[in-house]
Amino acid sequence: MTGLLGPAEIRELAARLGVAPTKKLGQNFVHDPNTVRRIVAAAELTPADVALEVGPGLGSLTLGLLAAAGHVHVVEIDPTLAAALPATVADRSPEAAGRLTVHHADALRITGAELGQPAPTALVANLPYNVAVPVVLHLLAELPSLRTGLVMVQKEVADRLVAGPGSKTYGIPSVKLAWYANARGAGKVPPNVFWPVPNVDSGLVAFTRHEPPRADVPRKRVFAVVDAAFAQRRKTLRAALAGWAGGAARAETLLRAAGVDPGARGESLTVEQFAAIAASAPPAPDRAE
Ligand SMILES: C[S@@+](CC[C@H](N)C(=O)[O-])C[C@H]1O[C@@H](n2cnc3c(N)ncnc32)[C@H](O)[C@@H]1O
Repeated sequence: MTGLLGPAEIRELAARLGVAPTKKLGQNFVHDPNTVRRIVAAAELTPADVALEVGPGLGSLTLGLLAAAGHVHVVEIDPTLAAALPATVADRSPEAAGRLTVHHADALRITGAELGQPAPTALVANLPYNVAVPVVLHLLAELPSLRTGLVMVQKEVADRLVAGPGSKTYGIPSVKLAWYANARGAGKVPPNVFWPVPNVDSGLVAFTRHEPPRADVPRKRVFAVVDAAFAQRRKTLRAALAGWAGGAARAETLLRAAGVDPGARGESLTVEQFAAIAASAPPAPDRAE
């Protein structure tokens, strides 16, 4: 993997472009080639893969991805960074320039049609931390072609994404990601690999898509149950789902029909159990779908 950007190159590139990293856009750039190699290795890409990178920034990870995947799509919201990337790649990895597609867009809104062909198979990204979870969930919903992922997020968020039922960190992100994929932690990353240095540790999360646990219940209906159950985390499901079900008695009936203890809490339920609860209730116009 040649042409990767080190600390001097990152600063020089930023200075030349007049880029002052902003917190608002989660701009912490990786200036450590070993971390880029580690992320690319953990992503297990082959030349048959089409990588999707959200937030390429100055291009640190993009250059590593181009060395491993057949094609790379990047989605960058910052117009200066999006405009500068093709020249960086042409300069440092000229043979890869034709395998890169740059989209100046918001990853929270981009559609599969906008990304176009070739369809992405692997999400590999050092995500903007303030929108990391919604970006992952949006892309999994929007892009059925996405089979695998390796994302760097705030360590605390990584722990939540991979948590299982019964764990203190298990919550909405854990259940929703489990709807789409099997996720596992893939290691911790220290703050000093970034410029500017963030005040949190980072973590890597790897995931592999699976079939949804239930084909007969719409995802949105399951996610509405999950949101309601965790909105009042300390309450029993009977109480927490009262608003969703149209009363505590009705919630109790639906929970029993789903084979779930009404006295349990959301934090102990698997994604399959949330789906069973959603399946026990017919869609109602007054219920958020
Ligand atoms: C943590 S930096 C990662 C930069 C680069 N990949 C690296 O590792 O050095 C996050 C990047 O995401 C971009 N970004 C922030 N919000 C975004 C959004 N909603 N859609 C697309 N890109 C976004 C930022 O401008 C920034 O370039």
